[in-house]
Amino acid sequence: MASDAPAPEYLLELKDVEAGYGRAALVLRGLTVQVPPSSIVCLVGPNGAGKSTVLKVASGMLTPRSGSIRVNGVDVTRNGPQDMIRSGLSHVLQGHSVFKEMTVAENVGLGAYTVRDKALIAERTDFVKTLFPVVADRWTALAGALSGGQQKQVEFARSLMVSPQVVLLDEPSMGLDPKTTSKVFEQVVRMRDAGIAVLLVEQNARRALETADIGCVLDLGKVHITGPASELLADPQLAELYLGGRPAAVPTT
Ligand SMILES: Nc1ncnc2c1ncn2[C@@H]1O[C@H](COP(=O)(O)OP(=O)(O)OP(=O)(O)O)[C@@H](O)[C@H]1O
Repeated sequence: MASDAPAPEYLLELKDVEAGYGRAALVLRGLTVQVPPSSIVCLVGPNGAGKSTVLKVASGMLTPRSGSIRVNGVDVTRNGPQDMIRSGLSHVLQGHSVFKEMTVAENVGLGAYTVRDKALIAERTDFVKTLFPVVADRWTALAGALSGGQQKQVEFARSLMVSPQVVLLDEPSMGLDPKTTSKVFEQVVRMRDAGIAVLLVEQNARRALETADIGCVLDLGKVHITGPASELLADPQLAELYLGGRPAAVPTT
């Protein structure tokens, strides 16, 4: 489609979204989150604020009761999970989801089960092997033989096989030690630098904001504050309320 229209400002935009589970009270109460191209946007906030629910709505697992979802300017509000993938979204769920009895290659290949074009699958395979060297190095190994951080990279690689524009990452540091968490966040930055926007949910708010470009503080199903992640990190009141204390002094050397 040839068009002179300017590219949309946001790759993913959830606007005034209300959503909840069954007949229970609303979890998201008029939430707006915007993900610009080539950015990492991080959602932080207390337990139960609705962070994972935002990702479920964005990936089509939960249909919003009102509000809209746009991907690259196209309204996809009522899309189910398969159509959301076709729209350009990929979701890496919370916890560990590799199949341990299968090889790394088989796990990554599963991400392409909706892709019919063999040349495209080969191209994507090369892409993820370059982006995540551990995936290339351990290609024929059983996924269960990899460390937790390496398995997370296999999950990232699998999510990129559908050529998403935006990846939704739910708590990628869960269960990982601080050193491994740093390595996983390095991979998130690599995804961003490869042109894939990231919407990240994290309990480890400070660490996530150190990685992200934009932070959104969620509470009671609404975004209360949004802005450059570095500014949120430097805000003493925010640090006290949501980041477990005042910012640590930054070493001068
Ligand atoms: N499948 C579900 N069915 C019913 N209620 C749910 C379901 N999943 C989540 N909830 C409820 O929705 C609210 C928000 O949950 P959500 O997991 O989105 O919060 P969160 O901010 O990601 O929390 P956490 O940081 O603890 O993971 C909670 O009250 C939770 O109990």
